[in-house]
Amino acid sequence: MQYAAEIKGISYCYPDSTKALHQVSLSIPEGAKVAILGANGCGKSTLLYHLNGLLLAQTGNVKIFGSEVNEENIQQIREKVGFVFANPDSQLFATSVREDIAFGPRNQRLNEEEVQMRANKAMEQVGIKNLAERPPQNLSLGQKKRVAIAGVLAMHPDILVFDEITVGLDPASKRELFEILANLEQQGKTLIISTHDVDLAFQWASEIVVMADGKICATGSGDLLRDKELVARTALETPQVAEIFSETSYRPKSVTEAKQIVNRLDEKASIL
Ligand SMILES: Nc1ncnc2c1ncn2[C@@H]1O[C@H](COP(=O)(O)OP(=O)(O)OP(=O)(O)O)[C@@H](O)[C@H]1O
Repeated sequence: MQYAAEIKGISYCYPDSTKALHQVSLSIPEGAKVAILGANGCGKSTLLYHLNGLLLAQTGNVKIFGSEVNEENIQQIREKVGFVFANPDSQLFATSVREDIAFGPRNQRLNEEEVQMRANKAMEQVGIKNLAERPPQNLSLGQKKRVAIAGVLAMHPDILVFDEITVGLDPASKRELFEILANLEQQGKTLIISTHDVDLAFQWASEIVVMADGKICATGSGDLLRDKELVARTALETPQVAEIFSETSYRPKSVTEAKQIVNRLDEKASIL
């Protein structure tokens, strides 16, 4: 089986000798929705940076659709793997929002008509057409984040990585972002996020990856987060939907499923 991303035995030590990753291996199937969870400093960003060559493996290797990431193919890898930084200031530099979003497709040497078409479509997707001529540096954090996401969407990557996906977004912007993700999912894209929001990860992800101290402690479905020992050991918390039903035999995956269970119980109680 060819994976969208295959990480084998990578370790990473920063120049100041901080050991951030120890022998990490992870295989991500095409079309998966992966959420990486773990305490501050456990290595989530460092791991994600390896997916598009922002960091190169010091030991082990990273393959994207079967191609090993190295200095020679970084450009091709970055066309396949779009990366949205936790802090959008890290990726916004042009004089206008439109120019910022156009930068990626222009770099792919697409003709100007296609570049503008992609920039317009991406701005429309994230609802920032009204900001097209503004300098990105002057925007609010949430607006900047949308510009950064539009810049990645305009490149048409197969894999999208969102580091600390919801940081700085208000509830409505979060919902809109996850609508965009649902649309990308339907297009068969592989989506990888890091987050501290266990509720979001529980409800959204097809695969959860739990990290601690530069290592992967567990991978699996959202049910992993019902494991109280794992949750306590990795400084996470049980998702609220799981916690509320933890003493029962019900296993709702989402608030919607939980509501359906409560409604059914309510109906039963009113009959009795
Ligand atoms: N540029 C750097 N130089 C030295 N050490 C670094 C650097 N960047 C990160 N680290 C260290 O590497 C380890 C992993 O950091 P990383 O940012 O990957 O964690 P994280 O899980 O993404 O954290 P958070 O949830 O706080 O964003 C930490 O100990 C951190 O201090």
